[in-house]
Amino acid sequence: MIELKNLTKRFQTDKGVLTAVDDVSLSISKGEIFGIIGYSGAGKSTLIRLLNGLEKPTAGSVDIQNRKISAIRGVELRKARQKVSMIFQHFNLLWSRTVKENIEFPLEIAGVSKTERNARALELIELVGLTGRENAYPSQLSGGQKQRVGIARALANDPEVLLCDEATSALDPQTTDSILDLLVSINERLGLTIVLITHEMHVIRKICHRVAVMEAGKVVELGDVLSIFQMPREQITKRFVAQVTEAEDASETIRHLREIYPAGELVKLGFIGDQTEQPVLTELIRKFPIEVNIVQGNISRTQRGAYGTLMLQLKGSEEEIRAAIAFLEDRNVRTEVMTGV
Ligand SMILES: Nc1ncnc2c1ncn2[C@@H]1O[C@H](COP(=O)(O)OP(=O)(O)OP(=O)(O)O)[C@@H](O)[C@H]1O
Repeated sequence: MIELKNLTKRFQTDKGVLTAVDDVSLSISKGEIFGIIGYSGAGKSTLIRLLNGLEKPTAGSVDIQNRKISAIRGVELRKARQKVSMIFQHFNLLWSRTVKENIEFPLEIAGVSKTERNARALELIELVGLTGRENAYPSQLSGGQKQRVGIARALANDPEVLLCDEATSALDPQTTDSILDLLVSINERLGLTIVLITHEMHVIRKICHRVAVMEAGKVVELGDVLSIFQMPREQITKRFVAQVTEAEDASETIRHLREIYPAGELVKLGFIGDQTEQPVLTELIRKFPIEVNIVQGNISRTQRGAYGTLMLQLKGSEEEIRAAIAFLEDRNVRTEVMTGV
């Protein structure tokens, strides 16, 4: 659906040539929620501007539904851009227009009749949960409500792709959650492809199917959200994952746990996807004459299933403990004996 090939964007600056996007190739499937994460300056905004044709690449190409966004201009580009809409961190609403008028605005530009505009706007207002607020002005709305208007406006022309530029960064955590839930429900109900850029890993964890990590203009890691969270490869990805993971692996924490649970072994189990629902622990306890204590654990949900860790204290003979660990590994549960050194 979206195909980026060797996409590169360079800017001429006072300090010389700056490569904001550096040879990025990736494809995004229809109906996917694809996240792009990176720190400030990584090139995310430039990439998203290349996606909607606001910037032309220095090299490489952007294809959306077989239309070469990177090559078309004028009327053709304007038409294509109606199918690629966007929501913004600061909402970009028209302050002198009501909720309904804001949502009608792109329809006006597209030359839709007044009766049709009215019907479409009311339908969208209901979809984003703003019924009753049709005639309010943006200044009378909360941040979350403003973003709902932004979403409704973005959906007005039935886009194929919704680009989200740090769409929840200005919102509190609870409002962020409700906006992300709305995006997931729109993705599921309308089959809309969503590409979002963010610097917050919890946004990726909550709604994305796949994620690309950007650093200095390059995509340095790309994968399914579950596997990226379970097994990040690159240092920068590990740092992002650590944003949303308890500091349970810190050697201090382990040493502290060792003091509380001095006997036997402390073993960390890593679960992923369906495994979180399997009765592995029941089997473990039934099969081996060892004592199993739950020390700590957490399970996180993603759009691709759950993942999590569980720290156990296993007490018994060395041999039985070793056999128990082998059994877990045999069931594809990742295990790690925590030594804390
Ligand atoms: N029009 C431009 N002219 C010159 N340099 C630019 C231009 N646009 C972006 N840059 C530079 O390109 C690099 C990438 O910027 P970009 O805004 O894409 O990063 P980002 O990951 O979106 O960061 P942020 O979240 O801070 O916007 C930065 O070094 C930025 O200064």
